[in-house]
Amino acid sequence: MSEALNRDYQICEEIGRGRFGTVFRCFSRSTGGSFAVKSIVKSLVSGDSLEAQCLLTEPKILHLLSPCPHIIQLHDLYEDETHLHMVIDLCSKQDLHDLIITNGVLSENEARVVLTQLMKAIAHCHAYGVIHRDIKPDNILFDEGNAIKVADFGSSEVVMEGEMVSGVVGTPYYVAPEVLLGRDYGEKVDVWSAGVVLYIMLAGFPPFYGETAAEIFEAVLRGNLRFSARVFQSASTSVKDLFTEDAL
Ligand SMILES: Nc1ncnc2c1ncn2[C@@H]1O[C@H](COP(=O)(O)OP(=O)(O)OP(=O)(O)O)[C@@H](O)[C@H]1O
Repeated sequence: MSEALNRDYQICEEIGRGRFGTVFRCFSRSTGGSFAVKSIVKSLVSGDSLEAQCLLTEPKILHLLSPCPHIIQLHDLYEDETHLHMVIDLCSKQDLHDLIITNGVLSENEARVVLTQLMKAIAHCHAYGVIHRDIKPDNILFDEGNAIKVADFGSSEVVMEGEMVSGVVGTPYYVAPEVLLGRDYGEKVDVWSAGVVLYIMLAGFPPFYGETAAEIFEAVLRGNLRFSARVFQSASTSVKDLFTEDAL
């Protein structure tokens, strides 16, 4: 562990592991506040790979965004020879994906609370020219008060107002059709992904399904949205309208 990190924070138990590092609970020696520290092993990320770029992108973007109650905040960043340590908001171990797996689908009211907070987070990013590009339940964490915190800005891009970007980035179920078509695209791709998240919260399965990535992409491009009676019979007209162009 970095000396500076140990000077400023007391590192406690491990709370999770990702591909490139470990997340620990920690508390500030000066304020006593609790945080999470994500310690990334630099050697696990090869030189100029896409992953290395993602690692550098995340702290850069978090630094750029002003605090928002629904976006994970970077409080401190430390680097030593072997690790990059990001001190971030402490959340519960269970993300939205885990929550749906464990507890089943959300009620329309519960989904509305999550979606409202998610849209506030996305609007905040867009106001700073940040396109998240990987909005999905696994990247939606909860703080101790059960408010959501959008995490994982490794795939994000910063743009000037109205500027478009390119590149197939994201996760198959959630990716917008314009990304798959290889066109230039803008911030609206995050709104598409938020719509997919809403559908999954209510249905428990994705709106565009396939066994392979290629099949999922075909389903996304077809854009054939079904509201099975079993799942959506008690859904309000307004939530169904949110998914369809007719509501625009
Ligand atoms: N801010 C946080 N507060 C509490 N727990 C966290 C926090 N961030 C991550 N975790 C926990 O640590 C685990 C690893 O997180 P990390 O961000 O390193 O990897 P990941 O995004 O889950 O996976 P990968 O990087 O391999 O795709 C998560 O699954 C979660 O359980």
